[in-house]
Amino acid sequence: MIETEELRFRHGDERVLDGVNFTAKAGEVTVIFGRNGAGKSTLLRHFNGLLEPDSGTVFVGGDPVAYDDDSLTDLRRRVGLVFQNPDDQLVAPTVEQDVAFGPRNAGVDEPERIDRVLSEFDLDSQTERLCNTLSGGEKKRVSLAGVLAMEPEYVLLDEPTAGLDGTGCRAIGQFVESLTDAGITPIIATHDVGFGLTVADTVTVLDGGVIDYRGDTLPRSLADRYGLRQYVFESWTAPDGDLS
Ligand SMILES: Nc1ncnc2c1ncn2[C@@H]1O[C@H](COP(=O)(O)OP(=O)(O)OP(=O)(O)O)[C@@H](O)[C@H]1O
Repeated sequence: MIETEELRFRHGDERVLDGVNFTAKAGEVTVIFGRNGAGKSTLLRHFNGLLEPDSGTVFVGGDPVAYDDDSLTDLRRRVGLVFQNPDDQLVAPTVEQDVAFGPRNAGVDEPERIDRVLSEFDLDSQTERLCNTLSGGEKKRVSLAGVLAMEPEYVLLDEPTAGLDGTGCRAIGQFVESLTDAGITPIIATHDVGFGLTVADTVTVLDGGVIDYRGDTLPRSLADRYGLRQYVFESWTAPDGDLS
């Protein structure tokens, strides 16, 4: 379980999190919705210690997060964060080096683990590719593989469907399912109501610096009130039939 108690955090003068009480149960898919700038990424970054609260506490597996170097190294092995933009995540020149980077840094020498993860993400034939030559969707697969190579207990996904086509979005849905099947707990920040409600066991909404809503789904009236993207172009409907 990942929880926060009265979590408060400012970026400069801006109070972004203002007493967040959040819970993500182990084994469940928890989705965090919220409008642009609501603080979803800021909240996720507290779960693996990338940010330290101004006040309040983050608990992982029941224990309060500690911020000394050893504790943070251990925390980041247990809690993997997949950034919205893969370019913020990829650190090594080639695909294989990137996927192996985290485990090597953590002193894990298990080439078979890297081979297995590369194969799971269908990257076996791309191992020598330079990351900066990959498409956005391919970069996303490499960044997911790099996080999974750490064998985490929790995976935090920040806007995982951003920039992906329909096939890519469906693949992310399957990926989320595969995480729970493997006993890994996903926590997802997204604007994408269709995706979020499809994968969520628990839905939360971050608004006004607090968790303003929690439930097993999100009524449309609330999605609308929270300004979530699904309903912006509601008058548009796809034409039926063959237009060729
Ligand atoms: N490093 C930073 N320095 C200063 N302000 C920041 C920083 N990161 C985020 N902010 C500000 O904090 C607020 C919350 O940002 P955050 O990225 O957490 O929101 P979000 O809900 O993830 O937004 P989006 O949906 O647009 O990605 C925003 O007003 C943003 O401008």
